[in-house]
Amino acid sequence: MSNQAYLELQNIHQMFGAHQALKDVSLNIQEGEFVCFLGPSGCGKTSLLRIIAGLDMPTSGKLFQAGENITQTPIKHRDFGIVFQSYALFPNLTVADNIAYGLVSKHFSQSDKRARVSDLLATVGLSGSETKYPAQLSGGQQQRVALARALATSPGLLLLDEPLSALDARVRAHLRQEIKQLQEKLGVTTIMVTHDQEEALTMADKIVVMNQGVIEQIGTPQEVYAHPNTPFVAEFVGEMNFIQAKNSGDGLMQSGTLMLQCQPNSGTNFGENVKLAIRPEDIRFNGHEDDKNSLNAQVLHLEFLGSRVRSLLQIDNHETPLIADISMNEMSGLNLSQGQSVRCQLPADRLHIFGGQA
Ligand SMILES: Nc1ncnc2c1ncn2[C@@H]1O[C@H](COP(=O)(O)OP(=O)(O)OP(=O)(O)O)[C@@H](O)[C@H]1O
Repeated sequence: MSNQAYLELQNIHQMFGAHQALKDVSLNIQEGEFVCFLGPSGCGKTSLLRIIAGLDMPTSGKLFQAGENITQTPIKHRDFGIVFQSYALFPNLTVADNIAYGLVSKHFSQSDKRARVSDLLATVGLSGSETKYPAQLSGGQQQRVALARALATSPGLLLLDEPLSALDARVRAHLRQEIKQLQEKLGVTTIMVTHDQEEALTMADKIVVMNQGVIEQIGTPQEVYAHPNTPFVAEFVGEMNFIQAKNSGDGLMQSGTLMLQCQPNSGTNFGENVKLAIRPEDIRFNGHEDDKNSLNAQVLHLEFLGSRVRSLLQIDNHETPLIADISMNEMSGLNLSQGQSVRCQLPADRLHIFGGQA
């Protein structure tokens, strides 16, 4: 199995003095995949990317690229292109010279170089910008040049270190889509570091969720969102309500005066104390009293969010209110208002269970 992976990380540890930034990280990345390292600040994602690039050596562990052990390979002999958060272009060089910078050592003739630069500029949608200087370009355009430069030598691996973080929201959303399309077209194996879950969900084939130096979950965006393995993943990717409960067996969970039915047998391996979780969009309204998991709630607050309304629901004497999102379409039939009592439902198949909670 491991010989199929384009990039293979085996038991990577990284120590900075006494601080362990990466703990036994193992990961396989297939050729052509777009993988996002996602996690909060300090979780170790940049440290891992730097090891893959050869900018840092791991304290221990091995790294293979295209079947070759590259753990000790110096940067200049590695096959990758990289884009950083800050554009990192040379301000005194033209766009063409910035892009051609990586081609110098590759023995390209002047005319080959010009043709390659012009191809790359067309690829990133900046044809005709050869003679401009970085300062004459917008942030988004500078990041496109940085991308063209990273791709100049047709590397086997493209590394993107928070490439969109410095851009404003509209440019970011646009460039997100463009990078994704370009990556699909070129088929280049790509790793992007981001702390932005929306970015990871929209761009990645596979998300690697990291927390405190370890991988919490690896999966497609759909898997990670719909089936989070841990409360951390559940909360970090998307939004989640949590409810402390006692496991009464047969999928029945008790929380205060509430008795919630989860999917049959789903609580078997979780022990007595559990954490239940439900996404705001999975809470239903207009239920009937005899529906399973149907309950009364008081609407504490309503917030208009464009295509949906976010409501804050107080359930009995539960400490934390639940957040429920209602589409505008559904809202028009509901006539909800602040302070009102409402019947809602926590569908059994939408309740996640996490075990071992104190
Ligand atoms: N060169 C270094 N020397 C000492 N500690 C470091 C070094 N580089 C990283 N660390 C520490 O290792 C941990 C992981 O850092 P890393 O930069 O990989 O996190 P990150 O997830 O990329 O966070 P951010 O998004 O803030 O960059 C942090 O606690 C950081 O302070």
